[in-house]
Amino acid sequence: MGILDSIKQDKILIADGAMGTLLYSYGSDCCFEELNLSQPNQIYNIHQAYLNAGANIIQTNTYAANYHKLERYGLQDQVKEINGAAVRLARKAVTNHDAFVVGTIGGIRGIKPQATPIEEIKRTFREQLYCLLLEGVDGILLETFYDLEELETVLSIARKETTLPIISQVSLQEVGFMQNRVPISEALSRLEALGADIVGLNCRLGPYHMLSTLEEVAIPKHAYLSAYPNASLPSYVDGKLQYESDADYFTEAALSFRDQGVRLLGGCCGTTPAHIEAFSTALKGAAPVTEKKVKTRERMTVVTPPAKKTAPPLFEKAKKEQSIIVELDPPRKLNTDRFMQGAQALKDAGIDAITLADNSLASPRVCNTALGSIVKSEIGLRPLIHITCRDRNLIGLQSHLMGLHQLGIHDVLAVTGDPTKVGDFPGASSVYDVTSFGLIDMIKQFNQGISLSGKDLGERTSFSVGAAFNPNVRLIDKAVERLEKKIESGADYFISQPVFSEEKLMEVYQATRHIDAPIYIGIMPLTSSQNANFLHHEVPGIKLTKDILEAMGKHKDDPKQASQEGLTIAKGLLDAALELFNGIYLITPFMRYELTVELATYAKKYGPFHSSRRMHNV
Ligand SMILES: Cc1cc2nc3c(=O)[nH]c(=O)nc-3n(C[C@H](O)[C@H](O)[C@H](O)COP(=O)(O)OP(=O)(O)OC[C@H]3O[C@@H](n4cnc5c(N)ncnc54)[C@H](O)[C@@H]3O)c2cc1C
Ligand code: MET
Ligand SMILES: [Zn+2]
Repeated sequence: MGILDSIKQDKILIADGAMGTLLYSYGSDCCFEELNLSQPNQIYNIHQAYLNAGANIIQTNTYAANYHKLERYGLQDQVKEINGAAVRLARKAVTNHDAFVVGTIGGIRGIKPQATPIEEIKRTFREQLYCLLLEGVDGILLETFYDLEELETVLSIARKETTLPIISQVSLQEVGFMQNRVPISEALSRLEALGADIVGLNCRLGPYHMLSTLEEVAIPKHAYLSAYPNASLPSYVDGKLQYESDADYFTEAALSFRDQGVRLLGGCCGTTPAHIEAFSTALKGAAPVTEKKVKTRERMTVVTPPAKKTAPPLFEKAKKEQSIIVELDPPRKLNTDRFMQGAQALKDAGIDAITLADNSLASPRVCNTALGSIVKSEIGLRPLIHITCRDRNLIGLQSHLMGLHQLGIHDVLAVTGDPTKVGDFPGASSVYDVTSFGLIDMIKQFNQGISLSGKDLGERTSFSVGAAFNPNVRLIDKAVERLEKKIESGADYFISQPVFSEEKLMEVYQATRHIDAPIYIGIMPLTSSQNANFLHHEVPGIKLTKDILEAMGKHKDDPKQASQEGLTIAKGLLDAALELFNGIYLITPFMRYELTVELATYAKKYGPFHSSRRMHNV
């Protein structure tokens, strides 16, 4: 008799509980699947404990035994050995029990689905599936899938390869929904339609959230329902994840799962043989439910109000006429007097916005959003806030965007950010949950009133999103390709690294003239001969002309003259830039805002829309 025959006899089957968290709680902190080879007795004993607790179905210790996940431990070439040993251990364990063995395959994709291409998933899945099937299992358990596309793909493969029962389980994002707002009832129906024999939920949340979700799920016509809840929400104690161990709670939960039509009930993270015993005891002789009332979720058609009216975005101005923005970075020290004086002077010079870097060069500075907000309210100057993906994870980035919205700051520059290696804390972690592309996507989704996980934000944000453009590369076409990809992600305009030659300005102009999104072209005054040499020799991609290097070199020992020379050179570049670009991005070196104030004043006076410009050219 197989699993399905057994379930058909009006039975609720009991599955086993956690393997991974149990091993972890015993102190194992390694590749759990490798223990099939090195510690077979430990795995065998866990199987035995679950069987003795009343499990009718146990799963092989193969959750992450695929090429992709074993690679982290250098074990990618042992997929066959590890899966083979796992099946043999589970088989040996059920010898004297009336129980089945299912071969477990866990989902790979997490919060960043695009991080693992579907082709790689197919390859790695097939390999593990064949190993399990060849060794001889009674069914396949596909579990902990956050991404429905991934599960549908692997389920379709498995369905073609075997007639054995397939259990397909997704993980909840929140009550009723998977990641990306896919309703659970829809996900399970789709899995049923693809031929899964048992469909259900496992991991991430405990009985409470799973039961609330199952209230919205009808009993499938051609499949059975399963649930493998976690023991509880986890907590982090003394550097370890811990779960509540109240197995009595599972006794009550068992009957509620039965009432929701569940026919296969097991446990996931944090559960132990005690939890499974609670399930098994509570459901001894219990008849399954075949009909139930399904709660329909009130279909809230979310009508997100249109975004509140804000000042027209900067890039609209740069499309039509000259627009000058100036970078003035937050200080590394707590005193902000000079920064505020600079911001005031730049406002007086008539610039359109001040841009504030986000811990540039990966070193801590006063928070750019705090300073940007002060500049906005106290000086009345528009702040443009850089956001990197280095210092905040997906939670932090979203909370940051919501905060900017509250502050009425709508101009942002989305960059990946310099890695921590380059800064004052090379050992600090660089988060990079997303790169600039993902961040741009996320911000644009916020503008639709939807969070990254697809939740309704109740309001739309009004961000206009700038992106970085680095023209200081050998092949400008490659940089332009990247720029075009950022437009596809939703970038509204670009801000470039500084350019130091008229030839480069012309090259950028020619290579980007087909692009509608405005470019704010970077101009930075040189401050000394050393500064010029550093940029030329040490900053990747930046090359100064021989003339510029010589001109700066002449004033090696006279800082004042060198600074004047730097200004003259910047004005020459500005002349060329103003002929070609509406957007001008002036970069203030070393908080010397007098330099960018002078350049901004110059650009406004002699810009192409000023009548005196022609005279200046003469
Ligand atoms: C206007 C501007 C403002 C900036 N502000 C900040 C700031 O506030 N804080 C900060 O820490 N850094 C800042 N930077 C630095 C910036 O984050 C890095 O220089 C980054 O590598 C380039 O921009 P990005 O972050 O958008 O990278 P992306 O274009 O997102 O590139 C991400 C990754 O791809 C690589 N890459 C970049 N170009 C290419 C290419 N042509 N081909 C192949 N791979 C490529 C990069 O090395 C990087 O690993 C700024 C840069 C600019 C131009
Ligand atoms: N069933 C597997 C285990 O218990 C995977 C749980 S979900 C991460 O180890
Ligand atoms: Zn789990």
